[in-house]
Amino acid sequence: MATTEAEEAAKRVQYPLDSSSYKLLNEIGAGVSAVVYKALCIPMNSTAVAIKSIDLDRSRLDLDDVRREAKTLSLLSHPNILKAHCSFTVDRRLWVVMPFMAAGSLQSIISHSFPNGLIEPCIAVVLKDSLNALSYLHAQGHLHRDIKAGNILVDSNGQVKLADFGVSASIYESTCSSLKFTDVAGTPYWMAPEVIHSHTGYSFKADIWSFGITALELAHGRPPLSHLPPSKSMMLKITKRFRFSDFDKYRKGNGKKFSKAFKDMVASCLDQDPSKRPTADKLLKHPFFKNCKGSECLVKNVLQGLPSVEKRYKESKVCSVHEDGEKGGDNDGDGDDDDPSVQGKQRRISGWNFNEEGLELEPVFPNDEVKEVRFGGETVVQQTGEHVVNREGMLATLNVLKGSLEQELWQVKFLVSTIQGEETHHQVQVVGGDHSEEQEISRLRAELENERRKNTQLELQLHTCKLHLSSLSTSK
Ligand SMILES: Nc1ncnc2c1ncn2[C@@H]1O[C@H](COP(=O)(O)OP(=O)(O)OP(=O)(O)O)[C@@H](O)[C@H]1O
Repeated sequence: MATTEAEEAAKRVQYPLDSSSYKLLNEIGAGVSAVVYKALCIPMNSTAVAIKSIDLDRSRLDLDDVRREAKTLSLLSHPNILKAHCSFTVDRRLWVVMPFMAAGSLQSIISHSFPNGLIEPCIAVVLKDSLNALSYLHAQGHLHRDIKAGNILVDSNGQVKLADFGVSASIYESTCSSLKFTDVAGTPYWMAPEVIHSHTGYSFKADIWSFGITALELAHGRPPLSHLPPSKSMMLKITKRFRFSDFDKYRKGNGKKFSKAFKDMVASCLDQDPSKRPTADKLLKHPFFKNCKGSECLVKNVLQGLPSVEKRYKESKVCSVHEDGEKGGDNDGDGDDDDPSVQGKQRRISGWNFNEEGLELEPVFPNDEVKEVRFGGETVVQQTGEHVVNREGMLATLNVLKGSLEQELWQVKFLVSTIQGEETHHQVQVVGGDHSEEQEISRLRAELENERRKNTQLELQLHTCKLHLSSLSTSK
């Protein structure tokens, strides 16, 4: 029987809202702008809790949004949704106090003990529980917007809960019309195409795409393209400059076999067209979830013998320190940006197709011809078809270049006229005849000649630049 809001509130125990009531034990995880601790709540019989401490200066979260979201989420209640006990600020940090989920996130489990992914029956348990949470969330008008294994937590008894509503949003509070969002939220590898190209707007189906990517993550041990850095530059790479060599690295896979039902279920989530992706409710009825086992499957095959979340986190930190030491100073993580041997392999990608056979995403390359143009010392990818790559960006760069060339031209002209003026002045003086002055005059003449040559070159460059601009504007 469903409990009423009042009954729920009465059952809820109020956790203390001051940091001194909590004893921090160990770090158990860290995200982009947060650290997660295992802690004890002293006034509550030292109950174990997890505290996510978010650095508000580094986070994209706005405190008012967090408060509003926390209020809305406090009204949600579902066995597969992890609800925070409370949250409060400590200096410039937001502390979110949550139930401690002893096995940590699926991401921390697979990265430590299942680098090639989980077995299919366990994937089904995790996905079905997460889908139950998602279906409830969507029915309440909420988008999660950050579905991934790192946000699916497991308790010691195999209970699965969807967590981290940091970027979640209520469709009813959206200021956008037609129940669509346009802000880019979430984590790049899991983001739906319509979220990346956010001008088209996105809605519930963006969560379904991320759910499909999470299924691949649980199956392969990592999401597609995770060998690329998760930054904006990665977004550029996957949409415009993804390399064949990188794709080949990813294609190798791990030789695991998956059922037809699983591949079909994932394929339906990863349809390029959001309207063709199933709703969470419909997905729950997919044959893949028909004979799904219970949490005991996770206890037996995943949790048994698994080191504690704090131990796993400690080990992962040691490993990453070693790896960083070995890698050296590579800025974006892929290490070969400046390698001329790979520059020729760059090609733009217009979308992604799910390859059911290989259980992976495959890039879709546009048919039209792509040519590389060298301009201002940079290689610009130019396309002859209808989707010209980042035309606005290129026009902006050319305009800046044109501006700076005009300025330089003006400076050279000024210099030339100044020197010409000095030359006349010197000619007047030379009447008296002085050897050192003659030398000075020929030096100035040489300088003047030099500046004239430069001037001609700049005028030529400016002319080329103008031609480029007008050809781009007319083709637009
Ligand atoms: N309530 C919890 N109980 C137990 N472990 C937790 C809990 N919350 C988080 N963790 C652990 O801390 C790790 C980091 O959590 P966090 O939510 O900061 O990471 P993330 O979701 O991977 O990163 P981000 O949200 O910044 O993208 C998780 O992977 C998980 O192992």
